[in-house]
Amino acid sequence: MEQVVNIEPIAPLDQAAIAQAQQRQNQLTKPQGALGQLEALSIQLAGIRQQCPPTIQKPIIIVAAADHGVTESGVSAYPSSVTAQMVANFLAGGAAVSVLARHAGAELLIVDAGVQTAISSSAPNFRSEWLGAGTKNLAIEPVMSQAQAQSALARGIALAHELADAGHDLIALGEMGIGNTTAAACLTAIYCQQAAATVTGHGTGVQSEQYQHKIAVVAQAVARVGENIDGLGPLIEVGGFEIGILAGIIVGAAQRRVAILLDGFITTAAALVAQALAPQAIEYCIAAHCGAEPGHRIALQQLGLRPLLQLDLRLGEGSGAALAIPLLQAACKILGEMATFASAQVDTANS
Ligand SMILES: O=C(O)c1ccc[n+]([C@@H]2O[C@H](COP(=O)([O-])O)[C@@H](O)[C@H]2O)c1
Ligand SMILES: Cc1cc2nc[nH]c2cc1C
Repeated sequence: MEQVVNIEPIAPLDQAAIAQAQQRQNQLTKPQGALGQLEALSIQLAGIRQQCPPTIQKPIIIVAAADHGVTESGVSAYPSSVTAQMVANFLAGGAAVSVLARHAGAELLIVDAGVQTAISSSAPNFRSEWLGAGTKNLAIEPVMSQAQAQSALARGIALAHELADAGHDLIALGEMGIGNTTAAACLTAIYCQQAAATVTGHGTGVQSEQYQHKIAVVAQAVARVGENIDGLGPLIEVGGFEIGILAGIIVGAAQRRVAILLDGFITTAAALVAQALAPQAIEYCIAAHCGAEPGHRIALQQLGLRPLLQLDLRLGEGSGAALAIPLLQAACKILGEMATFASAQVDTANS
């Protein structure tokens, strides 16, 4: 597959800021390493933002929504009409992520990447990046054209650049799309070379025979894709419009040194797509949590990311990412505000 989207280079994390953050962590009034993952997180954020101590002052959560043709194969516990209905709920402020975004003090932007009937809204936090009336059925055929996949990626990159230019220092990712755990399972099976049964979960709640059927659909799609795993191949074959836009946002944010906070299984699958296109983008990613879908843990391993939270979430929407925003801010504040052994006159470790 010819590589079509022009991907600007991504700089490595800033080593000077990382060294400074590491050194400061070691001087803070605590036994070395005692703040666990928060220490590594603050150091990563320093490297991302080229700043020691780093700050997260203008976080934004993006929820990309789209429909999936595979729902006609009976792989979800809910009808695809719920995708558009939940977008209305996000815009009205009543969804879980709406509450959690307010709790975290984060902006919330809802993006229509390809809901069956295009969303029409003049809400300031709504944005249409509509790529089509849902994807085709991945059980049968490639779900989108190459042009749609390129457009998804390019729109995501452009959106991330725009948000970086507007001063956002953290982009948290969320999604909404009935059927998208099937797409995410296919992508995870492909990129992580795992059996369908290993990476396919219950999604919104499919059980017993319907769950076995979902596994068979994933296995069939992965077999159909075969070796077409370069570049945009997997996205074209099984991806979703929202997954393509999310992959683009990851690449675009990394290009602008904006931290990326992944949410659940689907946003993590989008990171697998981004990794295949621009591996360095993953250095800019933080995994908010590891949820209940079995493929989520496997995709995180492939990305080399250690999740911050383990709450058995399986909602999506960016809910887990929203919950982790205050943790990121806490990690930054610890680095910036804690006293050092010298400043607080506390004795250091016995040598
Ligand atoms: O983020 C997750 O890990 C996650 C796990 C299970 C379900 N979801 C959400 O549920 C929807 C997809 O589930 P399904 O069963 O329709 O494939 C979609 O809107 C996701 O946001 C999300
Ligand atoms: C109600 C509902 C809310 C959701 N939020 C994300 N995925 C969802 C799926 C359903 C079914």
